[in-house]
Amino acid sequence: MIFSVIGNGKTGGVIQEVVKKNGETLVLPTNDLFTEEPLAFDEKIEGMIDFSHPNNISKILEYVKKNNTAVVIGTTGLSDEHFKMIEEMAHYSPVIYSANYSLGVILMNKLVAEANRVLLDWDVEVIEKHHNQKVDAPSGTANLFLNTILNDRKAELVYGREGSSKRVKEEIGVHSLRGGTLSGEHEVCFMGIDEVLSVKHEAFSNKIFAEGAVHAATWLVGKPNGLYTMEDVLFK
Ligand SMILES: NC(=O)C1=CN([C@@H]2O[C@H](COP(=O)(O)OP(=O)(O)OC[C@H]3O[C@@H](n4cnc5c(N)ncnc54)[C@H](OP(=O)(O)O)[C@@H]3O)[C@@H](O)[C@H]2O)C=CC1
Ligand SMILES: O=C(O)C1=N[C@H](C(=O)O)C[C@H](O)C1
Repeated sequence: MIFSVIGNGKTGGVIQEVVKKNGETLVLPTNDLFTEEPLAFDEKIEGMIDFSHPNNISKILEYVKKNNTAVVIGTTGLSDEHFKMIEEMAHYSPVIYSANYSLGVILMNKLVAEANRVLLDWDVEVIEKHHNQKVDAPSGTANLFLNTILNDRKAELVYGREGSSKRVKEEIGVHSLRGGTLSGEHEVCFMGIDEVLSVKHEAFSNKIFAEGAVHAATWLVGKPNGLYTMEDVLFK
């Protein structure tokens, strides 16, 4: 298969290595991603994998409209407008968006959904920790867990906490720590009377995201147009 990776950073670089290691062809964009120029490739791309910056989503949409390329997107920090663009992309090609491509996190999301349904009376808070180069907070994965929790309970999100008032029942605290080279840690704490249930995932390198994304791209090429999830890739 012929893949292109958008993003040459910490994760994009590892994805490029995994594509090559798997014996697939890797083609990179010929233009500078920072320019307003549309994406350009010398060969027909079958799968595009994006781990870069939200600014590139509109360029990927324009490319997909013309070329119907399968797209795997891992970039986080996206706005509602970006998510609308991703939905539009799915009219032209098969698309996967996931804030996290590790098996452990996708399974954790199912465990969080189940714990939340059973423990609706308990307080819940989310803690995420990442390296000091990360630009978006809270992480995309924290937002994934929050959306899962908010599917079954009504709550206000409180980002960090300070001041002199008690926690109210209908709130979820969200806490983002940044430092060092941490690849990513997520913990969802359900706190009841005299007991706590914590569901936690720790990533020790970016390889897990890279391998998950390349696996997703290989799965996606040839699928009918539409928006897919990592749950579709791993569990269906
Ligand atoms: N879904 C998942 O499983 C995962 C998602 N991510 C997400 O992937 C993204 C990239 O992460 P990571 O590799 O750690 O980040 P890096 O900072 O290492 O790399 C970012 C890449 O995006 C490019 N870039 C930066 N700013 C812009 C801009 N304004 N316009 C266009 N391109 C830009 C950089 O170009 P240059 O090299 O020239 O600076 C670089 O290629 C983040 O959103 C991160 O949260 C990360 C890991 C896992
Ligand atoms: O920027 C990162 O590094 C990561 N970003 C993703 C997120 O925002 O959830 C996934 C992973 O935690 C690493």
